[in-house]
Amino acid sequence: MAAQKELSGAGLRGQVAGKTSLSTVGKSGSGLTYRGYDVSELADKCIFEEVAYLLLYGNLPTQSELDAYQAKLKKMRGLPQALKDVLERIPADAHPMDVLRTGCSMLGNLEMETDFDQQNDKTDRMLAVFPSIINYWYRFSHDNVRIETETDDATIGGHFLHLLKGEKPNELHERVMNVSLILYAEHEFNASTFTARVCASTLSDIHSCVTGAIGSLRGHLHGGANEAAMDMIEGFGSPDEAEKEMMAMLARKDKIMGFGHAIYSESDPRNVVIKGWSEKLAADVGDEVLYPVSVRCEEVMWREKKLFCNADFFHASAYHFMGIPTKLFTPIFVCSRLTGWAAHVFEQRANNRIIRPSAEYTGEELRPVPDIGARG
Ligand SMILES: CC(=O)SCCNC(=O)CCNC(=O)[C@H](O)C(C)(C)COP(=O)(O)OP(=O)(O)OC[C@H]1O[C@@H](n2cnc3c(N)ncnc32)[C@H](O)[C@@H]1OP(=O)(O)O
Ligand SMILES: O=C([O-])CC(=O)C(=O)O
Repeated sequence: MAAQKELSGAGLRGQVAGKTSLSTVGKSGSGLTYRGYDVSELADKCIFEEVAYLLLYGNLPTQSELDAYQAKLKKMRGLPQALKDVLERIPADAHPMDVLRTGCSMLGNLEMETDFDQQNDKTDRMLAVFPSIINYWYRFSHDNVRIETETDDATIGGHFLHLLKGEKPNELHERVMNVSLILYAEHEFNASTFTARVCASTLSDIHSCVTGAIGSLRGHLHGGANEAAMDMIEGFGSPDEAEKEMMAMLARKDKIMGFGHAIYSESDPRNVVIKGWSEKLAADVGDEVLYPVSVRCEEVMWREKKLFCNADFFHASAYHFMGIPTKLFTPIFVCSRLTGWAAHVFEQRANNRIIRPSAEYTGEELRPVPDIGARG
């Protein structure tokens, strides 16, 4: 049985801030479940669209429901011209998370949610079009091409890689994308999901909830850790060098990206899954540095600090082996976590009270406002 992490203090740690039937995180036993299903089993047996359907519609789809869902999503991959125009104006050195944030917000202007009855269709549209948004901008600003975003790829993961590279991905890469999107899909009251729920609690529209959540996911302490981990490990030329540098970072009390977790105490159940795929990809590309370096980092952090890899750490090498540019790592997380965010928005709306906690005041006692000449 996994030990529960002691939860107290700052960062609202340990406060129950609401109810959810969507997932359990760090509960004794199975670690991470989506609507009662273990995430490792979902990653083993499903494609991402099945998990998206589970989160957004409440149950795993039958074969005919899945076929219909995939067909629906495929038809929604096209970008409106006004959105393409906006994407073409964003510079190549913009942060891709800012591009997605703007893309989502612009979509909300063009295809506004005017009634909560539309929430599933609006979410499906975002699910289908986010890979188009990020890759249209990336290919236009970096390669100077205007890509056609309406591919016939069966899965969102395949569609993403197809747009990025201009050719259909191989089976291994499409499978890893499915696994990755499943692992990242949902995680209870993490910072970005909580952002979405706070926004939803004001009865705002779904695009506003998701736009805010993208902003929260961007930070290095949350989703941005996969990119930060990549920047770190690619600087290490060998496992021994990695060990030496990690020891120096620990001595300086640096935060090491891709390690530790606010809720899990012993391990992140997503790590073993993505690590296994990273190892397969390393063998596939003949890597003899990055994967062994990553393993040594894991060993050092556990030995020295009892800190374990979270979901982000081995995602870095896995994505890298598939030829994905580092700056697109966190946007892929968005393409997945959108399902969790939206499912939480639906749940909040179904039983809403505006989220408005209290603060402990630590400022000045009541005092008079001095005249302007008497200040300073
Ligand atoms: C998908 C995701 O979003 S997973 C999270 C991705 N984020 C990262 O990988 C960033 C690196 N990790 C961290 O910053 C943290 O572990 C977080 C943000 C994930 C969790 O933060 P917290 O819940 O505040 O951490 P926690 O209370 O477990 O920290 C305990 C101690 O370990 C240290 N610690 C935790 N993580 C790390 C780390 N990655 N590197 C070095 N030290 C760490 C803390 O500084 C703290 O030390 P202290 O007691 O001397 O102050
Ligand atoms: O739960 C958290 O705090 C962060 C995390 O792992 C996630 O959002 O996937």
